[in-house]
Amino acid sequence: MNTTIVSLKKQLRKDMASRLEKISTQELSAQSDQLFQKLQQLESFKKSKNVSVYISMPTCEIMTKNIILHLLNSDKNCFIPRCTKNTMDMVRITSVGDFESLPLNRWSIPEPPLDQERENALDGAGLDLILVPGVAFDKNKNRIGHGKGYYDRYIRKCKAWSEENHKQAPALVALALNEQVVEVGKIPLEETDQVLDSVLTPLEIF
Ligand SMILES: Nc1nc2c(c(=O)[nH]1)N(C=O)[C@@H](CNc1ccc(C(=O)N[C@@H](CCC(=O)O)C(=O)O)cc1)CN2
Ligand SMILES: Nc1ncnc2c1ncn2[C@@H]1O[C@H](COP(=O)(O)OP(=O)(O)OP(=O)(O)O)[C@@H](O)[C@H]1O
Repeated sequence: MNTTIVSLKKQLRKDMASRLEKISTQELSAQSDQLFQKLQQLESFKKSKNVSVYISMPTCEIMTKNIILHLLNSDKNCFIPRCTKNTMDMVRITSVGDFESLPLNRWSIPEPPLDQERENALDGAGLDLILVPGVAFDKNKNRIGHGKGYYDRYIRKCKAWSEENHKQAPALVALALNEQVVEVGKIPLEETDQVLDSVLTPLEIF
């Protein structure tokens, strides 16, 4: 493991946390509404059937509640993360009641318990679109997350699955607050970091 990159990543997460904690709930909510409008105009969203979306943490991410409610009330299928210590899967939620009754995991994110029987996206038709969370993003579509490597590993798994099943790999669209976009070069990169297809912010798409 490259210790320099690891400590640079740690520092960037710290810098971002202090930048993001200054954003008010009202501002978070306004940016999330704007982004939801943009998302609905995106071709990869319009044509998607099986969509993976994260359930947002309260203070530092684009809020996804409206996206999730929209998916649950449409003919699209909604899949959310379920984590073990080192791996993540995307499992289906089927209704607003189901979504609202999910217990909180150790990061206080709603998540289905591991012993609950759930449709796993990769046991079925796969995913068309993954809405990716993160801490910071750049114009080259690089991403840094919270440091567990869950999305990097899951995206690799999806790419392998798609090849084996002769399907197109899911579109990788990150959802970012305006304040989460940093200059190219600021995000320390490792071999295992997966490049996104698109980054969606309330102000721009790149
Ligand atoms: N909303 C949301 N859900 C998600 C993710 C995410 O980034 N956002 N994940 C994406 O992988 C997975 C969970 N991964 C997580 C990994 C670490 C921490 C976390 O808070 N870790 C440290 C703080 C790290 C930091 O400074 O950023 C902690 O435990 O205190 C939270 C979620 C699946 N679900
Ligand atoms: N495909 C992989 N196989 C093995 N290790 C990996 C893989 N992808 C990432 N890792 C390792 O996981 C650790 C955390 O990765 P990284 O710092 O990129 O997480 P992150 O993208 O910020 O987190 P997350 O995806 O959970 O939001 C790193 O040590 C990285 O080398």
